[in-house]
Amino acid sequence: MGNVPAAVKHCLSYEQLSRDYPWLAAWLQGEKVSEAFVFSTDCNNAITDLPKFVKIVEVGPRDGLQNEKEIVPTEIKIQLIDMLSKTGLPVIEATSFVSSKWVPQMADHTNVLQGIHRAPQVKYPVLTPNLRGFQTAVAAGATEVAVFGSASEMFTRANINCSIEESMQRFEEVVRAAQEAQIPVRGYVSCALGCPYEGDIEPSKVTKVAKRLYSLGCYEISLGDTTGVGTPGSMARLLESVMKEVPASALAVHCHDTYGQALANILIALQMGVSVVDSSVAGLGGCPYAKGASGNVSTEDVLYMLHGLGVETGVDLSKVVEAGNFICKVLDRETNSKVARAKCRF
Ligand SMILES: CC(C)(COP(=O)([O-])OP(=O)([O-])OC[C@H]1O[C@@H](n2cnc3c(N)ncnc32)[C@H](O)[C@@H]1OP(=O)([O-])[O-])[C@@H](O)C(=O)NCCC(=O)NCCSC(=O)C[C@@](C)(O)CC(=O)[O-]
Repeated sequence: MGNVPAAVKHCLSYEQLSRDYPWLAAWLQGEKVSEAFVFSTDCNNAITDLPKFVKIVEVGPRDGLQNEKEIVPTEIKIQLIDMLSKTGLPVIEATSFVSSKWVPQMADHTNVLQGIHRAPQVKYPVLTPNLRGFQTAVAAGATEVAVFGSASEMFTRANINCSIEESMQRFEEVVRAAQEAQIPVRGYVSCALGCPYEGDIEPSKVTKVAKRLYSLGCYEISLGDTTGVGTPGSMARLLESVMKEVPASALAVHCHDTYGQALANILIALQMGVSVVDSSVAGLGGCPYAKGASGNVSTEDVLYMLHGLGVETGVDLSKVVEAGNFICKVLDRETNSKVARAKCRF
């Protein structure tokens, strides 16, 4: 990085850069930079301030497939999860116990959960929007569940047919029942960086919902950029706000890649102390109640970036590429993962 200042000054107005990026100005002048936005280097020119290990939560079999118009056969879903179970992934979100009238693709939840070969080191959470979903999930053998709220009133109505307040009452029932059964509950906050109905969402609204879910007893709060509109700037502002109420160690980021910002958003989140990342094999996905939203960031691309940064995940990238190739072949489509595409060519 030694010759960067000269190159930077040569290419762009130094004054402009200093205005836009105060941390860069401070760094160029050798000052101590605010910890939240440090872009520091070690002697190998590697980016530091990153977690040593990142837990990847694979959401492809649920978030990835839920939006597919053609029903994917149950045995294909099972085969996909079984392939993913052999990659080293620690968490695979398997299905959701929602109304089959609302999301027909997930109607086979019980058969999927009972058909997979569970690897002992892998967790298989499922979505449960209410007590009924929770009870059916437990009867089907679920050992971890997730409730999914949103920071947007309109999205909550469109997605789970109730207000934010009503959703919290439902989640409270789920968490209470889960605690009695010693089942861990994860919490999602959708529309954390924007809503398809309400547009921009204030970080304070997201913080309020995240705090509520955390106080209810959710062990981890996943902040969902449902429509993929976020940028590293809005992600940093969001995390700065949420981290005042929920510790970084209990946060995850769940980025859709609609605007191609997902990896950049993840990187800034990692630099701010987040060490759990949701992603979807082959970049499958989209939410049925967020029109235009593209798939999640692909697991392959996240792994490639993390491993390139020297961050451990315990996941075998080539095996995830294989699983992605398998499901893309079944769906008769090209992968959304740039890394998987590159591997095909070279
Ligand atoms: C939440 C409900 C169930 C409320 O649905 P509702 O219609 O408001 O509920 P209801 O209590 O009035 O019940 C209506 C019918 O659903 C049944 N029902 C009631 N509960 C259940 C259940 N658990 N499982 C199965 N059936 C259920 C209930 O028995 C009844 O059946 P009917 O009498 O009409 O035959 C509904 O709105 C629903 O299923 N919504 C689907 C939401 C969904 O799956 N969205 C996609 C996932 S969220 C997401 O993708 C975002 C995320 C997490 O990925 C993060 C991100 O990307 O940002």
